[in-house]
Amino acid sequence: MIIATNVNKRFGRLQVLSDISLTCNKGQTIALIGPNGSGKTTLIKCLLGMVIPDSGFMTVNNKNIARDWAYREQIGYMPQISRFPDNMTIEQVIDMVKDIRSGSSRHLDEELLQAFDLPSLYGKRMRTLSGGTRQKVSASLAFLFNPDILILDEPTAGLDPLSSEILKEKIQKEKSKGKLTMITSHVLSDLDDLVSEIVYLQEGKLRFHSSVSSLQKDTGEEKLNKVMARIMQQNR
Ligand SMILES: Nc1ncnc2c1ncn2[C@@H]1O[C@H](COP(=O)(O)OP(=O)(O)OP(=O)(O)O)[C@@H](O)[C@H]1O
Repeated sequence: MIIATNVNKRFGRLQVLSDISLTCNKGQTIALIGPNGSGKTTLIKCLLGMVIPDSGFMTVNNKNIARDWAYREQIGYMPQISRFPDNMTIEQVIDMVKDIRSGSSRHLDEELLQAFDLPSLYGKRMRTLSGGTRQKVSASLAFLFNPDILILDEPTAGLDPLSSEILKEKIQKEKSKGKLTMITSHVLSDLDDLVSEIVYLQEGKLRFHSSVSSLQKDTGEEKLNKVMARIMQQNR
């Protein structure tokens, strides 16, 4: 579904992605993890066409994304920090995005909007919202067009425990429909019971891509933070 082949990216003298090759398939929920500055967001932005690799290429459903912008219709993206026009209300922002995507044949999925009870806040202006409410708007927009691929950059950051659970349940539900989800998070406990694969980046290099079950077996640990701690110790 998503294949990256020998992707390289440099910002000035800094090599941010080094020869990344990766295959992500339908029905997988993949955690993209690694230390701050390891290149996770840059890799996501390459996939979205927001950053152009210096070399290498990426395909989505067998099409090279460098030559086909239409593929982006298949992706729902929740950025790490979302920016909305300050003076617009939640309802205006949602209507605006619906308008922009009005040519799309995809049916609208308003389940998350409803689960977060956003319609009761529709009249509020974006600049007046709390950080968590902005995250809820951003998450609801990512799922709104029923995309085949979800890319969620730190989705639970700033969400209260109940909202975080609502979002996780939604991710699970979409996974069971065969969607591909990529999630970055530094809070590994948020990823327990959610992700099936781990992609670990360090200093722009892909250190490993493994299933959670094989990592659990190799380390003898159940919880992801313990699994990762073991791996870090072994590689010191
Ligand atoms: N547009 C840019 N121009 C210059 N340097 C950049 C740019 N975008 C990212 N970088 C640098 O690339 C490196 C990787 O950044 P990136 O945001 O991909 O890391 P990350 O793994 O997502 O980090 P975090 O966990 O902190 O979110 C960092 O050193 C960052 O400063």
